[in-house]
Amino acid sequence: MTRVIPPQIQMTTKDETVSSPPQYRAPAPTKEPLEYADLAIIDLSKANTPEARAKLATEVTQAMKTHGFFYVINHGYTADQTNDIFSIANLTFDVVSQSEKALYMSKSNEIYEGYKPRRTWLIDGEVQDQVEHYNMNRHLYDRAHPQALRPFLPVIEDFALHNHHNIVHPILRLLALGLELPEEALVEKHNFASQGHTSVRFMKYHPRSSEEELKTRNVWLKGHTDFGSITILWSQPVGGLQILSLDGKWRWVRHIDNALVVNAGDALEFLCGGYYPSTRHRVVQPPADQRDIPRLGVFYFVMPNDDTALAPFEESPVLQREGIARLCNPENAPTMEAWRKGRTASYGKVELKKGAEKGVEEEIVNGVVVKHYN
Ligand SMILES: O=C(O)CCC(=O)C(=O)O
Ligand SMILES: [Fe+2]
Repeated sequence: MTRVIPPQIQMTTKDETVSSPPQYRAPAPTKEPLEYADLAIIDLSKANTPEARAKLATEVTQAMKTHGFFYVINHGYTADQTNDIFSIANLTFDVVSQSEKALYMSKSNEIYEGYKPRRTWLIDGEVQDQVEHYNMNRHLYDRAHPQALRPFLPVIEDFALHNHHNIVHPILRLLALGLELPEEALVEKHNFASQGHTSVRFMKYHPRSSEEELKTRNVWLKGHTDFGSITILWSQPVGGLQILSLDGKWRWVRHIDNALVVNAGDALEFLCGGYYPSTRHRVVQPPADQRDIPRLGVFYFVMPNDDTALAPFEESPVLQREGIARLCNPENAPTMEAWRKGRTASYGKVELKKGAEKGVEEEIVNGVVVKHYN
């Protein structure tokens, strides 16, 4: 990988070109027999004619209504490009010193920006998380980044643009078709250039002590829904992600090389009147043969433009036929900005109340009940 450094980051290095990041070697997939969710695989390379998109839209709608999760393959990034991104993600945690990390931590509890150190979320009782993350708004150059990352900002920017235009927009078109809306109905609410917090996030889960495992019953990240519209999870081999199926059982998500795992979040549920429910998932301790390995994740968390009112598309013929599940009165619909700030500020920080359903805890954000699943 040899890239010319654009002018805005030349002050960070004297070199004219950058070399590859230290290569991250992905661990071997688990061999443990696990109960996996049977998720549809959507071939995005087929989405180039109206007929093919209509067919894919049916597949995506079906997947969203059954599991709320699906895989995407042929998304346009080669295995080498994907590995470069994981390599950059890894150096974000392993090469940057603790003191430099402290300089790039979020200054506000309403926003994920920069580093989130370990032990900031309550998992169960007094046990806190062992997850580090580094969140980057897609407008990468609006903020400063640690020295070790700077040579690779052009690669990360290409990654954000690729996710946005070549993966997220095509998926949003299929979701709009599923509601019999104009193809651009959701795309228009997800501009790359607009104000908003669609972000690239790197995450590293560190193995925990047996005492922490015992106290949390192996839960690393409590059952939750994501608060944006969709999440693009770049599949990686260390198991742990589980989804709550319609029959009430948690099932594992299998790794597929260079595939994406896509799920719906709250904002999509709001906009689509419950037709695509935001999906419940969690992270648990990896299977026995992967227990000592840190778990590295790469994500593109997608949210509508900040000024979008999270109210349903009343004009959708599908919603008119099937009915709209409202999370709040249309006149009280939160904007995306209010929703993401409210959810971020309370996540892992407020005391949850016991909910009506078994194993469910609740909190209220912007007048709407948010559920957490154990
Ligand atoms: O690490 C994973 O596989 C999922 C993480 C997740 O659900 C989240 O960060 O919202
Ligand atoms: Fe999530």
